[in-house]
Amino acid sequence: MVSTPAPADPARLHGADSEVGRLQTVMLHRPGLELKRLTPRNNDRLLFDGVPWVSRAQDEHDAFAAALRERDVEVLYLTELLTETFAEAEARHEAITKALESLHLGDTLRGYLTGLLHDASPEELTTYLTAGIRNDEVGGGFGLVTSLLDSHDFLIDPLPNLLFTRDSSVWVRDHVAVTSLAMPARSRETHLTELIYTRHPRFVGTPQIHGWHHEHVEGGDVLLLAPGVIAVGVGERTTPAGAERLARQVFHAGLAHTVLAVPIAQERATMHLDTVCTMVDVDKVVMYPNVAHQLQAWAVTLVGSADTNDDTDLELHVADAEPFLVAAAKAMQIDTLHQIDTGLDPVTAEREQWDDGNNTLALAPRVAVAYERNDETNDRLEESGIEVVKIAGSELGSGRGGPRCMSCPISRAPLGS
Ligand SMILES: NC(=[NH2+])NCCC[C@H](N)C(=O)O
Repeated sequence: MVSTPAPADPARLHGADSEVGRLQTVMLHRPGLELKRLTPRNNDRLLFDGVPWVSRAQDEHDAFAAALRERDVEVLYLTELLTETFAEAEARHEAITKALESLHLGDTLRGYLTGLLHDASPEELTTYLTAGIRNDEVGGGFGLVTSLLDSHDFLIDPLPNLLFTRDSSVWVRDHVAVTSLAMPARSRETHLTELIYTRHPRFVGTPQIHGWHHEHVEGGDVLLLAPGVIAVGVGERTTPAGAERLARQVFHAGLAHTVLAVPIAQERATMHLDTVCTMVDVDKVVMYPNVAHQLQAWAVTLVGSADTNDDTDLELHVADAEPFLVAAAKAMQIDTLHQIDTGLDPVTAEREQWDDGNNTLALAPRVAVAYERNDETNDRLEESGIEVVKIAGSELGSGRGGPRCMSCPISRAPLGS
């Protein structure tokens, strides 16, 4: 049964102006059938470092959601929002057209799949679009393409990285930025988040910035350091041009006064800024010690007025690079942005960074969710006065993401005005 979407509630305010204001509403994705698509042949392409035990991953994820609910966080599930969005015929049509645009289908198969998806219920459509469809699963559309493709080839790719809801959208104050994902295995995710934010009754009318048609920016690279100050990692995923576009868009919409572009190594282990640095208090970050002293930042600010027709008309000022913590403190107008010194030896630090020890999700200032396995990082956080809410992640972690990656904060109590 499709639950009838709640009517739009104009009084319900969404948005976040920091990483640490009390978390009120979050979007998660409970891992499902799409993870069962991972095999040793496709896991690299689909950006997983192994083949997870799906039912255990679901248990771990349910415990994560329960830990959030226990602290009064409203948990929304991406697939439920999507199914509710599909109550509307136009939304279904848009999603189906986009999913079948791929040039590897051919007209015969595309025609068949169009019919199949249009006949599907909203729940089934959600499953098709998230878990994908394999060549051996279709009972029609036979022709040259189905005959020549391997039976295991996907006609619609599964989206196992939906688990990492952080990356496909980011709230900046009351606006939502639909991002533009860099890896082909993930690009379709943002079609779904865009649809939710555009058409789900809960979000209709939410002002949007960026979008999948823009230069690459991934949510894991975006840190709301303080109201008006945004750090953007630039590396394997977010491009320099993506950081510039985001700066233009947030300045144009009056959402920030400074964007710090922070180069990070273009490697799998540090694919996003939040794999090496997350905030645990209004003036404290936990940072991977092996890079902490090397991170630099270029502060981007607006010259003149934001009152132009288009963000492309804005003039930007780019300051000389400075150490990240120095540039951040200046922009945040605080004396010091403290780095919690995990003081780990480089090997332990490298192991715990790989297992997302630095990827914490703040529930409020000084309260953060972390994977339990990173004993030493967690001990240091606790010694520094941070309450660590520990969750299991042996299976969830095989996609290389921790509590921050697995959550998209939709509402946090504001820190600024
Ligand atoms: N915000 C994050 N660090 N997300 C982690 C994403 C992991 C995912 N497997 C990818 O490679 O894209």
